[in-house]
Amino acid sequence: MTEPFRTQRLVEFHDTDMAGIMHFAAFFQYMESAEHEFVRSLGFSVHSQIDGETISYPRVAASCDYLSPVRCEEVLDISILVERLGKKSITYSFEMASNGREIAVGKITCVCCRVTPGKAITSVPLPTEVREKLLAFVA
Ligand SMILES: CC(C)(COP(=O)(O)OP(=O)(O)OC[C@H]1O[C@@H](n2cnc3c(N)ncnc32)[C@H](O)[C@@H]1OP(=O)(O)O)[C@@H](O)C(=O)NCCC(=O)NCCSC(=O)c1cc(O)c2ccccc2c1O
Repeated sequence: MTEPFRTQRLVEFHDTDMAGIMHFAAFFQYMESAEHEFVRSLGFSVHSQIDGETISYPRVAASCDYLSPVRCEEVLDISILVERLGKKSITYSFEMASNGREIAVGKITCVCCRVTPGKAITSVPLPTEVREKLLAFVA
């Protein structure tokens, strides 16, 4: 079984709603920040220069299912796997838990793109070095 990348986030007060539970939209920011941390842990960045080109990873799809509420100052354990490693896209899956309780599951798909000032962003194949590092995390 593939071992996921694991990290944690403290649920911040400003991410909770009047019911005292984490707001649904905040989950997307926690997933995004955890994904960026994951990518940094592999030695690359979601926005980098490769062979003289600026390579970035805009998102084309994002979803989250909410299974149990989580409250301010609880610790969220976040596990990330690569659900699909395509030619140009990466679909990450996220499992979020707190004290062993399942909180939410999410998915984000991003596409490898060349960003050139003044031009439309263009999808390009994932760089080989990025693909090779992500292979170890394919579910
Ligand atoms: C991104 C696009 C330019 C891609 O358009 P294109 O026509 O080239 O795409 P294709 O149809 O050829 O597909 C390429 C590739 O993507 C897969 N795919 C496309 N759509 C989906 C989908 N809805 N769900 C799943 N997968 C999809 C498709 O299967 C192909 O995969 P392969 O692996 O098989 O090759 C164009 O779509 C575009 O411009 N979209 C708008 C992007 C956008 O504005 N997104 C919202 C904001 S982005 C954002 O918030 C953001 C967050 C971050 O954390 C970032 C971090 C770092 C850098 C940037 C970030 C960022 O922008």
